[in-house]
Amino acid sequence: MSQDFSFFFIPLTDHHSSYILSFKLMLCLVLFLVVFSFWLYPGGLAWAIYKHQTKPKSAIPGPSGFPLLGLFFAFNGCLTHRVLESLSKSLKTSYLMAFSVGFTRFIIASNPESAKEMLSSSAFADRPVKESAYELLFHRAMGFAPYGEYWRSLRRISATHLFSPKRIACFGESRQHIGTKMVQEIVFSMQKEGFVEVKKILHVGSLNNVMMSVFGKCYDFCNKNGEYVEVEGLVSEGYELLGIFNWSDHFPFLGWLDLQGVRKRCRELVDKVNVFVGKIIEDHRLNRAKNGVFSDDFVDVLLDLGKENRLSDSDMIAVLWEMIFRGTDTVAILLEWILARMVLHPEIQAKAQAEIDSVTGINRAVCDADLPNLPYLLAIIKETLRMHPPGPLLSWARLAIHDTHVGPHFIPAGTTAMVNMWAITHDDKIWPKAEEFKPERFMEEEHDFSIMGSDLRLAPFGSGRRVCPGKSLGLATVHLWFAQLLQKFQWLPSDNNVVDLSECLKLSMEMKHPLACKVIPRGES
Ligand code: HEM
Repeated sequence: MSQDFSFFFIPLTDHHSSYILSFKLMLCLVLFLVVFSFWLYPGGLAWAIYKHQTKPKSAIPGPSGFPLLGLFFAFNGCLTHRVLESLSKSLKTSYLMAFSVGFTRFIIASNPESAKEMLSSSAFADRPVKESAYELLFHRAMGFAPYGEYWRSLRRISATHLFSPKRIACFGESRQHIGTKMVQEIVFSMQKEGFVEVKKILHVGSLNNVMMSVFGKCYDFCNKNGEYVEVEGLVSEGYELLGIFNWSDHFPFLGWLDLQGVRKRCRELVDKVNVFVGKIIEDHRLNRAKNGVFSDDFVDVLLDLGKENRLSDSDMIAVLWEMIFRGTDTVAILLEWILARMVLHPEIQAKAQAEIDSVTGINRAVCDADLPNLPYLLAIIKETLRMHPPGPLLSWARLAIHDTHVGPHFIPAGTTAMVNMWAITHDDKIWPKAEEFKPERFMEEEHDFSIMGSDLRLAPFGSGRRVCPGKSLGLATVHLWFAQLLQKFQWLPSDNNVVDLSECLKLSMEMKHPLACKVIPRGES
């Protein structure tokens, strides 16, 4: 039996259809105005959503960026620090600038005062955990662990057993040995290629150095296969994954799609890291059970922890893995920048070599004990950290744990806070002739200050509660290897490659075009 539904349909007259059309137009206009007003709010969309908490009068100034995306594209390129610096300069917001990336609220300080206030405040002692960091289990390691008892105990343990002056001194000989191996590798490379690409050599040296103090392991420079290739592959993959700007960190509704395949790759990597590091822990256990022989690397330290601090195996893997990961690239990247500067500034190089010679004489190899007598070399390192900080945005951002203020500005809990250290160290008002490479400035009283985090004019290791715990170890390593490489060689441009100082910000700020140069053993020129 058929039913008659015709009474449901009202025939559309011309009058009705024009009514519907104007209704649709009105709806579009309202939607457009809502999006537009949100978008135009200082700092963009993510800040507009919170505008009920930030009275427009005290709203933090900042660019709107693209509708919905905000400053997404600034983070997709490799010069984010420069883009953010020129924005805050042009908007006169160096004290504090707000911006959005998707639904994430950001603030950035490009000024020592606001940077200090932010980094030293306990309100910013947490880190935003990116999906990749979480998937790689780094929330159980020091760098991303939430601010609290677990994080504090990891800092305590590593401060005592890995980063204390005594421990750093203890590994001095091994550092020197690795430096000598690097010298040999450079000679081989010159003989074979006629030039040297230092990046690879510095990377092997740096990885070996961390592997030695953390796992008690050292790999042969020449025999680059087997386990070394494996660990190198794991570190590189982790570096790439953490450096990727992941859409789903800022557009949570895209999370399940895993558009960039980050989650999948992280899970594959974690499986491999678990096997690799798990085996090293097991080998240590077996060795201790069999021989009762305890080496004094960091694995043994963690295995020896008392009941109250004992870590589960998976936490131990996360902690050990992070150390390898954090300690390798920063040191190698900084040294590559330093050597590039030496090639570009032969007069500075000669002055540094004269300083080394005056301390060691002609024949004695430079060692850890000489470092306090090499202040000009340290000044070169500081000037390189100023001009090419490995973490121009201090690597990993901070997160506001609760509502707080920076100066007069209200900052809601959950805001991601960054410091543009690169902008501060390139500010002519703070650093006269900031674009000039002038290590001498650090020999003058005005700039003779600690770079370990107390003075935000130059704080390449961060500052406050989450300041880099490896800063003294990193600096001692760079100082010694730099002295060894300068003592042995004169550094020159290679015939076919100019030194190109273009930057590329991944997880750290690397040379976009790796340094390829020539060396001549000193005394032979
Ligand atoms: C030239 C060498 C290095 C530089 C420039 C550097 C830079 C940094 C920076 C900027 C931070 C963030 C600090 C902050 O948020 O205030 C950091 C954190 C960290 N660094 Fe380094 N670092 C270096 C070497 C090392 C080494 C050798 C290790 C370990 C072997 C290490 C381990 C860590 C860890 C674990 C954190 C996280 C600390 C936390 O969140 O509590 N770093 N580093």
